Amino acid sequence: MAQTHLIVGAGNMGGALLSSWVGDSLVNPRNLVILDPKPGSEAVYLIERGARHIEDADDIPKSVRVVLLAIKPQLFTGLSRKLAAALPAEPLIISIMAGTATDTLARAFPDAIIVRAMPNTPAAVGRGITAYAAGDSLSEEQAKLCEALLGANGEVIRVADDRAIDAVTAISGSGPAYIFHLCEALTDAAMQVGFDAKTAAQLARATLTGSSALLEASERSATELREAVTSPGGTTQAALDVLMADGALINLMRQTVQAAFDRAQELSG
Ligand SMILES: NC(=O)C1=CN([C@@H]2O[C@H](COP(=O)(O)OP(=O)(O)OC[C@H]3O[C@@H](n4cnc5c(N)ncnc54)[C@H](OP(=O)(O)O)[C@@H]3O)[C@@H](O)[C@H]2O)C=CC1
Ligand SMILES: O=C(O)[C@@H]1CCC=N1
Repeated sequence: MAQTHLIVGAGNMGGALLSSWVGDSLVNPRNLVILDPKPGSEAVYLIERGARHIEDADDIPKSVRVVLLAIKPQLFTGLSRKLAAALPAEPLIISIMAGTATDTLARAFPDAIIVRAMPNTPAAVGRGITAYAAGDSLSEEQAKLCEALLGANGEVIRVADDRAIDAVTAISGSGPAYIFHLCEALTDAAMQVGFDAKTAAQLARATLTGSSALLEASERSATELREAVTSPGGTTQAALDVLMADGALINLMRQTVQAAFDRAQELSG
């Protein structure tokens, strides 16, 4: 069977994407080539089920049509020339590398159709959101293929351009880390009011996951759900008077997202 899909870098994100492709029967493991000297556990599972594992770009088969670039951006320059020489003509290249501009990718792969995409780690449990951007050369059929591959583990949206991808990176790409840090902060605060570490972590985690589930299940907005917790003159109001004083959290989140966006643009060069 022809090995048509190549993944370069099968770590956290690449592994999650691969698993969903196979899980959704979009790609048979026998059609997969995994280029990674030390692939992660999801990729190892697929290699055991027929995916081909290679450690060197020279071994890329000529049957490859779709390439997912999921290595760290810092590795790309060193690897790109070898990849370009090994890839067959006119591949469809989907890059999830943060801050690696379409222009950079197009210079490295002049005859390729380039798609930039930004997933996030909830993809690992089928709850990701991925944005992608591509130029006019992406055909309707190729766009459908991208949406199937990138939507296999959650929602998918198309955005206008590279700038929008950098902005998505700062919101949903890096965003899970902001939410996990909120969980760490709530755990810390629970310990401060007297709980042991285990109970504090359980209370914080259940609050985060329960609130997320409610947000998802409810038709009410986040604002309405917040208001439903808040009794006039009660405990929540006392807490929000701190969190919302002079837009405290809103300002901090704006600065947070701006820092991620600036870094994405800086990486783009
Ligand atoms: N993590 C996230 O939340 C998100 C990440 N991204 C992007 O995804 C990309 C990958 O990130 P992530 O999955 O977190 O990183 P990981 O480090 O988990 O995965 C990268 C993989 O590439 C492997 N690798 C290293 N050198 C090579 C090489 N020469 N050839 C092939 N593979 C190689 C690594 O192996 P080893 O471990 O041995 O170095 C690793 O398995 C990044 O560009 C990042 O910007 C995008 C959205 C979200
Ligand atoms: O931190 C990073 O650069 C990558 C991109 C989005 C999430 N992780």
